[in-house]
Amino acid sequence: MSFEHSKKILIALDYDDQQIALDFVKQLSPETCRLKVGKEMFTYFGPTFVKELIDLGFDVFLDLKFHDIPNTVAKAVTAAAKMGVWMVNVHASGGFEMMNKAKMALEKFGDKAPLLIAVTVLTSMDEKELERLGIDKPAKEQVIYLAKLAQEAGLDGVVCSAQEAEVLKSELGESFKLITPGIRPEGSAAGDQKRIMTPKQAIDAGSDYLVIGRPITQSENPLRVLTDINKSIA
Ligand SMILES: O=C(O)c1cc(=O)[nH]c(=O)n1[C@@H]1O[C@H](COP(=O)(O)O)[C@@H](O)[C@H]1O
Repeated sequence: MSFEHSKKILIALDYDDQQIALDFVKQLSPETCRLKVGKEMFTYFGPTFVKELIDLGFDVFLDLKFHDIPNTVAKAVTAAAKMGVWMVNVHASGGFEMMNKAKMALEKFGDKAPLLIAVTVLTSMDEKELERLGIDKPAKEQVIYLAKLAQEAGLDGVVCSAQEAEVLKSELGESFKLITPGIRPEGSAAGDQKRIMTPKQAIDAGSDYLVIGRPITQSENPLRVLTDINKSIA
């Protein structure tokens, strides 16, 4: 049986308790999902926690969304590569030079370099929120604009919502990876996410990887939810 569809799920480990996170992770298999460590867990538990997950055999997406001057970001992604993560991200709005310098800094790691991904427009944002930032265009247009910039800068893909996946696949090509949070199985609470889709809709639209947190981690039976999601996209 192929597990390739399962490895499309990146579980967002957003916990404030390392032991609870590890107890959950130990019920999982690196064959059936990948893991994402973001700002909360990294700030509490740091590289030691990330390395522990890697030692358990998991591919880890280090989601720290770097956004700083080019030199600082290049050094930060270098540190991520040394940690051995599978994927790391930066904000596309940090600019072309920042993204390009970060990509170049990873070249020395050869085939061990993590995938470098740019966040376009956060999935928690809608047009109203963009307008408040002074961006007077539909979210989809802004996502396409930033994704093209990320591709030009040599990045491996972008974080976007699944609502933009179809147009990005057709404009930027099959190999440019689309990582989509804002995934909500039918009937689950949207919370702070605005541009959402179900797991199946997201895969059908062309998402390469689905980032899913609370619908799994805050459910009464996380393993059951994960299995159901995997079945729905198999
Ligand atoms: O880069 C990300 O992973 C990310 C980008 C984005 O635009 N939206 C977004 O929700 N995320 C992350 O994806 C996860 C989504 O979690 P849930 O909303 O709980 O499924 C969180 O850990 C977010 O930090």
